[in-house]
Amino acid sequence: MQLDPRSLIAMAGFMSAMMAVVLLFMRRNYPPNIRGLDYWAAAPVLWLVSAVLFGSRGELPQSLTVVLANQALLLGAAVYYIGSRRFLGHGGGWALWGSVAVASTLVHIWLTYVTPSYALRVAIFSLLMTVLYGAHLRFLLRHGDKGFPIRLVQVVLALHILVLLTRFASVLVGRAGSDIMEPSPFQTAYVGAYVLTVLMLSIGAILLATDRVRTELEHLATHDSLTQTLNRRAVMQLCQEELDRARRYGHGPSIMMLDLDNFKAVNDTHGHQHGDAVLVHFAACTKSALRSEDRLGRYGGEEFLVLLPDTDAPAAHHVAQRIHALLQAGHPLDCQLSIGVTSWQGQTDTLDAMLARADAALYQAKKRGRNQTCAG
Ligand SMILES: Nc1nc2c(ncn2[C@@H]2O[C@H](COP(=O)(O)OP(=O)(O)OP(=O)(O)O)[C@@H](O)[C@H]2O)c(=O)[nH]1
Repeated sequence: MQLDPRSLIAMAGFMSAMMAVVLLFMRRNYPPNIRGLDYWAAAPVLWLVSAVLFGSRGELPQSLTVVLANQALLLGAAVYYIGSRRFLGHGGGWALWGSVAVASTLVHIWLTYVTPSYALRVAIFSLLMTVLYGAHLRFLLRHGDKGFPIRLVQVVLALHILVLLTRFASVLVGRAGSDIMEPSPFQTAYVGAYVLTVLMLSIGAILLATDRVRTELEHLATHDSLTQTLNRRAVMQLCQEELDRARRYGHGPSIMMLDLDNFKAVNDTHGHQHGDAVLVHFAACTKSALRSEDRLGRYGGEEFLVLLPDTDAPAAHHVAQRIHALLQAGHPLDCQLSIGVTSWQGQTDTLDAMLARADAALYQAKKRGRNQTCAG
């Protein structure tokens, strides 16, 4: 099969249309907090317009098939970049790329009607797209994570920058050709790379959004929505995994059960909303008293569980004292709490046994007058 530029441009149009449908569907159905999807969906729509206009060269006026076609392509890339910025929680981007698009339109009008030059048009357009993709790549390298979808988009952008620079170099050595529709191997390779880029950038956007939804669902399934601590199932699972590890390596964790004192009175006196705010404050304070590998989970109501991996009894007691102190710092939402703490007792110890000891120690702390820690 002979892949001439016109067939490849038709293919780019077809792929853009397919990708636009998928991304528009995602934009409609994904949670609105997945930002950037509307821009990512608009990009293939613009690329579709661009492909239709490029493909109509010879049948429609040059204002459409050259000037507008190139601008739609450039604008699609700019809109895609703004989508990435929104997705990663950044604003801006419009002023710069709006001016670039306007400048590029004027240059294209000039080089099409006033002093026609295909080579100069190719050179300027390649440079503008290089700058645009370069800014996008730099942004993703600075602000993106190391996950596969971000890496994919980065690689696609980097490869396309190479293609654009090669195209720019071809102008310098006088081998730009005289029209994009020339069935030369070079034009075919350029348009082919463009088709792949359109496809892979859209796939990148789909993977990024899907991965974000998966992460958010995972968070919802494992965290308490009020305090953003782990929920009971998640913290229990981590405790069990820690005990399995302890059996293998011989170093065990400590577990603390924390219960806010007289919390019913807090609710009854100041209202349920104030009670909620106290719980949120308590969770934030407690987290700040813990190391990054420690885990805080809501065991139920106003009762919480802390897992302290590889921690002996004196160290656990020290952490408990730090929590008591942090919650007596004079903040309006400060509260008092009782803590039952227990440490791993060796190979035969189980999670159920540890929880029972922590619970009994907590009961002791309540019985002895609250606002203190007891060990079990
Ligand atoms: N505001 C708020 N209150 C909650 C939440 N979950 C549980 N509670 C309240 O926590 C209170 C717990 O009361 P109790 O079990 O009697 O314990 P207490 O008043 O803290 O007394 P001691 O534990 O003996 O010190 C109840 O009034 C629950 O309604 C919540 O998510 N938000």
